[in-house]
Amino acid sequence: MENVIEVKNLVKSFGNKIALKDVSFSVKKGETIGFLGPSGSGKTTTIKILTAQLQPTGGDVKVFGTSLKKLKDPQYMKRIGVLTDNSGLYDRLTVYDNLALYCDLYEIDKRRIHEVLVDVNLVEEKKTRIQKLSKGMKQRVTLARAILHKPQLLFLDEPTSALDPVNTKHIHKGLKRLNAEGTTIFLTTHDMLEAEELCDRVAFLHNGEVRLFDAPEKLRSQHSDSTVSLLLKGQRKVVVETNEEGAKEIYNYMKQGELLTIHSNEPTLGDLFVKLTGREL
Ligand SMILES: Nc1ncnc2c1ncn2[C@@H]1O[C@H](COP(=O)(O)OP(=O)(O)OP(=O)(O)O)[C@@H](O)[C@H]1O
Repeated sequence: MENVIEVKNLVKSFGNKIALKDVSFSVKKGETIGFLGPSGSGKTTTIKILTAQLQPTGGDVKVFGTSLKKLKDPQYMKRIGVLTDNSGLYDRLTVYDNLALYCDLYEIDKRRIHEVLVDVNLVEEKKTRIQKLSKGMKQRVTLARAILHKPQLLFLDEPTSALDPVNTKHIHKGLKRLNAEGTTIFLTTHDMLEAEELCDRVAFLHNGEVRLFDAPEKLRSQHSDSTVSLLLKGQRKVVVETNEEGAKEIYNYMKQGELLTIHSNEPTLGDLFVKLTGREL
């Protein structure tokens, strides 16, 4: 499958500060990739480099098979959507007028505005000025703008950080639909559940390097310990090994009618991150 993003030995320093030490990874067309890491680990810096807003200090970066210099060309930029926290919305204009400006810029039919407002759950705020919106609503307008031109590649820097659970769910649904229609998505998040829900593969960023990069379920099963937890009658909890002895134990509980549930002891992505780095996300 074609690689949409290829990063080899990427380095980025700001003066003496090394933000990215040695980052290598690739993203295939149609994937949703999650970049996970604690505050200051270099997630935003990576997105800014991949969208040609920042120059790398070293390494080789290709997006759509082209170098970052050429990526600034409008023919490539039109294929990319970006959501970062610097929203760049016009405060005094309405939601609709902000999006209409983008339609003019990208030569998009204005009927598309209604579609994206449905996607981000903001149809009723269409005529409201940006300055009157909450932080979460502004974040949703910025997202609407990022997907207005149906980009082939979408970068999202913490897309749901200001949203309540209902809107988060709504946005997740919209992103899944966009991905099913062919958009490759690269997102950063602190939210492990979001990563599990949306991402085909996740990368853990730690000390300026990518430490693990794989499907969430694969990472969890690779790092699970060899035990399962049993819930027995009377709410008794027992942990048994997944070996012959454990199997006998489980069999006995079943025979005696004691066993209520069995759960595998796979770690969550958050547990894995702590195990790997000694740091909470
Ligand atoms: N323009 C800049 N000048 C100097 N240092 C910077 C600059 N931008 C980022 N950094 C530093 O680079 C490191 C990585 O920052 P970055 O914003 O990429 O982290 P992040 O993982 O996105 O964090 P957060 O989750 O808080 O958004 C941090 O130590 C930050 O202080």
